[in-house]
This record gives sequence, C-alpha cells and structure tokens, in this order.
Amino acid sequence: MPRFTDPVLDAMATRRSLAKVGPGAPTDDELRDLLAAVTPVADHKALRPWRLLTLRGDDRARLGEALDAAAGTHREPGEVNPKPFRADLLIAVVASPREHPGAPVWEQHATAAGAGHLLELALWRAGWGVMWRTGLQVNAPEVRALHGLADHELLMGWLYVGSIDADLRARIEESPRPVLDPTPFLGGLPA
Ligand SMILES: Cc1cc2nc3c(=O)[nH]c(=O)nc-3n(C[C@H](O)[C@H](O)[C@H](O)COP(=O)(O)O)c2cc1C
Repeated sequence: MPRFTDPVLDAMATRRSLAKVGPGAPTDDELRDLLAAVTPVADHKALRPWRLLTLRGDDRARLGEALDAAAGTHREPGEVNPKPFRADLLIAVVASPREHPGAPVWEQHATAAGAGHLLELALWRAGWGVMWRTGLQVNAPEVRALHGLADHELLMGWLYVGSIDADLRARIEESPRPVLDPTPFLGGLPA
C-alpha cells in the first residue's frame, strides 16, 4: 500500500482493530487529553449528543452479570462471564440526543458514532489496541440500567482498550492490509 506522507491520513489508513489486547489501559487523565482530538467531531447545532463511561476492574464483572441476565444465561457459583474481561478498560459510547427542530435524532446518533470512531483512532495513535464491540444485548434493559441510561439514550457499544505487544505493532505497521477498491464507495447522482 502506498503510505500517506500526512501522518493523520496515514494513521487513518493503517488503523486496525485488535481482538486481543494485553494488560494496561490509559488513565482517565490520559483519556481526557485524547478527548481534545475527539470533541471537534462534526456536530449539527453543536448539541454535544454523546458521552463516555469508563468500565474498569469489578465494573466488568457487573457488566458480565447484566449481559448474562439479559441473555438468560445461568452460571455456576463463582463463574463469571469472561467477555468483558477481554480488556482492562471498556469505554461505553453513549448517544445522548435531545429534541431539536434543526437536528433530528439520527444526525445526533451520527455524531455520537463519529466520536466513537475518532476516539478509536486517537487511542490507536496513542499506542493502545482497541476494538469496538456491541453484541445482541447491548441495549437490553439490564445493560442499559447498569450504565444509567435515560430512556432517550442509546448505548453504541464499548471500545475495548488494552496494550499492544511492540512486536505485533511493528508487524502491523510493516504489513498494512490491502487497500479496498474505492470504486463502489464513490458515485454521482443517478440520471
Ligand atoms: C458500532 C460497532 C459495533 C461493533 N460490534 C462488534 C462486535 O460486537 N463484535 C465484533 O467482532 N466486531 C464488532 N465491530 C467491528 C469491529 O470493531 C471491527 O471494526 C471489525 O472487526 C473490523 O476490523 P477493522 O476495524 O480492523 O477493520 C463493531 C464495529 C462497530 C463500528
């Protein structure tokens, strides 16, 4: 793949999700610093229709219990749902739209999704491995209640964040994935 000389375009072109990440995660202070690169997300009427929640430590066991309750999964005593433990930090991306005559809810969801994507890229550039995950129970009542969502809010999933082994990172950067054919993505108005 031809590499972009512009570092932002290069980061966008070479980012990839990592299903397996190692221990460690950015602190809330580090996240706040990265948010300076996220808050400029395109936002019709500047409604700021999103917020983030960090889940660490035992929060992940609580998430596992909520997911199990939502799915009707029963486990043996002492057994926990392992899925939320795939990373030390989960960042819940919450769309938090409001009624506005000039910016319908779908546009506000688009802004929240944009914030999630920018944060994913910012974390990647800061050296962290990230994967955005949802699952069938993402907006189940038990899961929504755990996150304290209001009725109008939507949980857009969690960014699973952890460390990347230096060798893996080097391998990824040395062998970027093939570029997708841009043709299907670009068109004009039908005649
Ligand atoms: C909103 C959203 C939810 C996603 N949920 C899942 C998921 O639950 N499980 C999964 O394997 N991938 C999920 N993905 C896809 C991965 O995050 C990732 O984009 C995909 O594996 C492709 O990898 P790439 O980002 O390196 O191209 C989701 C992506 C988005 C944007």
